[in-house]
Amino acid sequence: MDAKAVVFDLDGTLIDSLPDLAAALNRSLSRHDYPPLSRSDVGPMVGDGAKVLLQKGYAARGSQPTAEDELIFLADYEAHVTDLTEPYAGVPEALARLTALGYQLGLCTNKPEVSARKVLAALDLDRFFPVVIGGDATPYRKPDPRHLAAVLAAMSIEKDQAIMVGDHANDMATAAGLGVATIFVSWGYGQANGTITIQSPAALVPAVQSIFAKD
Ligand SMILES: O=C(O)COP(=O)(O)O
Ligand SMILES: [Mg+2]
Repeated sequence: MDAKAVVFDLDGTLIDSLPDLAAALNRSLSRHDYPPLSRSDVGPMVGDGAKVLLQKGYAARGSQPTAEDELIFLADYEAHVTDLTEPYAGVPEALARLTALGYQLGLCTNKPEVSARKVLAALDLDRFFPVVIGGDATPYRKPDPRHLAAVLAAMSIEKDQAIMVGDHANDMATAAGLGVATIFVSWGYGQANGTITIQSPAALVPAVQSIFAKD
């Protein structure tokens, strides 16, 4: 068979990183004596990368971060990226199954790439992903289709042989811009519709197989 690829989003799709993102954001806000935000406040702010998260968090407190806040936040989050973060139950098994079936896996995340690689390694997920492109690694990030195009180019995969899996409208938009099929996962932080929507990681492998069966 032609090489086929499944490209994943990270935050809210493979890993539940919201506890560490919210904790780092609250540590930053506390430097200015702003009250903390709850995880349910922070969830909808995740999806456009760490800098936008910081801006949205400060905006919720009627403020905006300085350049120094940004530097401290990025370094602090990177240092604590796996304190509370875990893969969603069933995700490692689904990735192992997709790999065993011969699919190539890639990662297209708006998370800063150093933090993304660090969390993947700490959670033993890096073995599945030879290609990882973070939101600060190219001039483009999701929803710009060129972010996903860069991942597919690095994998030598044609766009009609790929599926994008994500939890956010940005993931669906980056794929739609290239005409790539999508799987929307409902357990993350965003709301959108994909070619297929799934409710649990156990549904991932059958969803991938059903999309590729239509070729
Ligand atoms: O960190 C973010 O804001 C989003 O990261 P994601 O693209 O992996 O969901
Ligand atoms: Mg996400």
